Amino acid sequence: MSEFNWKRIVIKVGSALIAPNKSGCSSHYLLSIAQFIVRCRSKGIEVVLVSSGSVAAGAHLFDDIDNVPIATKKAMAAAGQTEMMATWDKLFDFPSAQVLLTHADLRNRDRYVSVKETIATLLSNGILPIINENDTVTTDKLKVGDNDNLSAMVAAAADANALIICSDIDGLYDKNPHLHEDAKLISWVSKIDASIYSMAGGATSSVGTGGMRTKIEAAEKATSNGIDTFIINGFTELSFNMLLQGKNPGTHFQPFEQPMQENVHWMTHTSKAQGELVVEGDFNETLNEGVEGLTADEIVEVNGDFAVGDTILVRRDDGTKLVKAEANYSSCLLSFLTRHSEHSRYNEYMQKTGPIISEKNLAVLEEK
Ligand SMILES: Nc1ncnc2c1ncn2[C@@H]1O[C@H](COP(=O)(O)OP(=O)(O)O)[C@@H](O)[C@H]1O
Ligand SMILES: N[C@@H](CCC(=O)OP(=O)(O)O)C(=O)O
Repeated sequence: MSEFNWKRIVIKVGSALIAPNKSGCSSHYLLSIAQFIVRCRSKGIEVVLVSSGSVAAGAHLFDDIDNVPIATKKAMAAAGQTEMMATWDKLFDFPSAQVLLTHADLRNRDRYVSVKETIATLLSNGILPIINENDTVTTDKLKVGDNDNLSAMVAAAADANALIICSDIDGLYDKNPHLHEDAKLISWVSKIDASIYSMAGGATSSVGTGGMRTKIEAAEKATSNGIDTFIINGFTELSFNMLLQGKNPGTHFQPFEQPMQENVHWMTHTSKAQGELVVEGDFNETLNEGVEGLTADEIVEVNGDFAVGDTILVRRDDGTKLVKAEANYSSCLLSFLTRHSEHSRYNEYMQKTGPIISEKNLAVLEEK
């Protein structure tokens, strides 16, 4: 088999590889990952690293380790992040850069483009970006929540050809092998559907977040962007040697032959809806006229608290998701206008101000 023809890859490393047993960082498993990164770079493949492990690395500095409140986890992340970066840095003789992100940095288009540019600039200067979620400042509303999904968003932002998720297990099995002795490894996934999701269970180690489900979500995001995705066992050097020979050491998810357009992919998989409009009528016909077709009298509900420029979901009242788009009106103003849609002066106002949703990064979901 010939080598993979990659120009740029993202490698995601789980907590168990960095800080096994929550007793501080260890370079034991990182050596072969670092060697792989060095060999990729020497072949001209640019590498972005998404590294978990700040919470697990910082835990040993605290009195209580298990079942701690969120504030303590955030403090662990702050303390562990420096130790984690220092551990990686020792393994490379080229510079690395810390990039800490929250979902708020990715779901806003301008901030997302800024992150894209920073990653591209680091890479063109030979610097290894090491990315993690900024756990210390996140809240439920602001976070991605797991580094599997974060790594897929980063792979899209970095225009990567491949996403390699290094875990504590050989890949995706048809059921959790820690719980079922007869579980079988799935080496090739051509399409991610409900049957693939049904195989995934949660994390069973004390340091992992999300288990297999978030890895499949990440694979779905990445493959729809045309990115080759692998889940591999990061504990063993063999995985990396196989990848360098163009062989699959774990589970390989087939990328879409026709990836989504970049901004539509961002809207579908990275941006998160801050609110929603419930509409009635034939939305298919409505959109035939373009976004101008959506008028206030078709909106039966405005849900959530969103501002101009936030992403919103347009759906039917039976739950069918129609489109994700940028709101051109705040939820507050839109609620008022839809309640008064029979008044011609408000309709005139809306005609002057422009369509309810923007067509800039619009993503059509299940059906129009
Ligand atoms: N179908 C499955 N195949 C493989 N692992 C599974 C499956 N379902 C659940 N798991 C669990 O997911 C774990 C890997 O996820 P996680 O602990 O979050 O690791 P990481 O820290 O690498 O992200 C495995 O060790 C296993 O316990
Ligand atoms: N951002 C967190 C990692 C969250 C996470 O997804 O962990 P993992 O499942 O081990 O990849 C940290 O650095 O501890």
